[in-house]
Amino acid sequence: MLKEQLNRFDQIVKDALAEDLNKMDVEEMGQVVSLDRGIAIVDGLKKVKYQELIQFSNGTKGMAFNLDPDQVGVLLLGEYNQIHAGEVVKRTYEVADIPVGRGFIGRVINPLGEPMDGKGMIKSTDRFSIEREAPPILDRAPVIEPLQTGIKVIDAIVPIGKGQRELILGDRQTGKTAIAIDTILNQQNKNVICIYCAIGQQISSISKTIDVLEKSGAMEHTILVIAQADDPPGLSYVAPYAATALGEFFMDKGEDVLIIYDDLTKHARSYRELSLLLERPPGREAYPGDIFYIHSRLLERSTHLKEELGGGSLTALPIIETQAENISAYIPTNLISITDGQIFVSPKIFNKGNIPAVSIGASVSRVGGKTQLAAYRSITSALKLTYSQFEEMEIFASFGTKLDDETKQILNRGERIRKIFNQPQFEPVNVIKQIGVFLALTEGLFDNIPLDDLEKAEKLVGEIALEDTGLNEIIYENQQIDETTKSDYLERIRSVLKELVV
Ligand SMILES: Nc1ncnc2c1ncn2[C@@H]1O[C@H](COP(=O)(O)OP(=O)(O)OP(=O)(O)O)[C@@H](O)[C@H]1O
Repeated sequence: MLKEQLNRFDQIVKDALAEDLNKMDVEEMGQVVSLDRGIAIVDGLKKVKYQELIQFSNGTKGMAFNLDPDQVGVLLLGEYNQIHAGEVVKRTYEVADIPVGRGFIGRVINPLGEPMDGKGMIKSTDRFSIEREAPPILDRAPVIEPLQTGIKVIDAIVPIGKGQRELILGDRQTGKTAIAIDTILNQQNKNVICIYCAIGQQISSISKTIDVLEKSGAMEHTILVIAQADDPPGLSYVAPYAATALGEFFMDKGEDVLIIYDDLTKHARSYRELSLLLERPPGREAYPGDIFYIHSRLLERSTHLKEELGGGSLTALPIIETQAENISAYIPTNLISITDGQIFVSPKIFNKGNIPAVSIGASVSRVGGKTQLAAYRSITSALKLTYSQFEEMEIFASFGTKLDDETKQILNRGERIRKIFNQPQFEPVNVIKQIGVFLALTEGLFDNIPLDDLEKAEKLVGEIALEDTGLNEIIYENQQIDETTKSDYLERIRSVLKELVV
């Protein structure tokens, strides 16, 4: 009897103590058990939540990432040289988030939203969790509005629409970043906010990009979110999610946003590094089993919202690097299956001097011609057909076969298309000029112009297209080009090109 009473008393005291401890938030303190590159294993944070921020004594923050029954694996999101085993850490009860606001436009920040450009504090209006749910299917509108890249071969053959996810993939140094930067340059005065998310890049290449954007004035509509190569892998891992949250702030306000992830190969590698450090089981190419999920949940957040929800859009251009053009490796196949198409840049084409080195046969837009202006759409099919016939016949012609007139004609036209697809870096071309030039090309007006004079002819035709009010009106109103406007326009070009024709 006495024993029973003592036990009950013991329990009451224990419960009261536990309640007091709860009130004192004792469980919010933990202790670092061990530290590895970018990961801290912490003991004692029993009630910590997934992705909650943890505060270390040197001010560095970490994100609870691996919730084991006894210990927590924390991703370090800052300087970790002064963190050591035994030190006490604190829960913050806040989930990892990023400050958002209009003040971020024109600024360079890290994935935590801290300025990196020395231009002072950034005024934020809200905070968005870095991981947000993708908009449900019923909130989405079809992708039908074009997002002009200003790169002729892309706008003509693989057009991109607002809200689309188009992968840019290719080997090293084949002009992948150049395509993304030119697309940003082409958004000037088009009310599209651009976010360039650099993941694991060397500071020298990031500073080159900043320089180009500043000199061209494109910084006025651009935000750079950067995680450098020597930053902890945790920062590289969160960078694209943070950049997307920033983009969603503008999309939710009904604005159009373009986001570039440069590149997701490095993102996957940093996730693999973290997972191996956390002793998660490795799968194919040593990537953890959920590698597909980290990219699909990121890219699902890009969309075109319904008119009732503001009609904003988030267009994503993720970049990945292939090795020896192997697009069937693990990460490329994953991303190809997640995105709405791909632009494949080939080193073989690059080395022949045909830059942008877009491989037309291996590039596709699964959204299709819906995203192209009606005037452009009517020209594209003829352009694509001639070009693919040309590529096939070029192989036969290289064997020295005797060619009939029709084949010669296709080869002649194809060479001109290829030449016009070439385009210098940092010089995006206005869509009216593009349509004007391709219309003349498909109508055979460039057929008798020597290849060396083609650049001059293209310039002349582009200027005429820009001045043609009839053509401009049709393009702005997204209509098909009618026969009268077309013949008037072509007549004007014929007379201008007369002196160049041989
Ligand atoms: N349209 C172009 N005209 C001329 N040069 C170009 C063009 N596009 C890219 N280049 C040049 O090709 C080189 C590689 O370009 P870029 O850095 O964009 O390639 P990348 O595939 O992103 O490289 P990395 O694999 O290092 O990320 C650069 O020197 C760039 O100046």
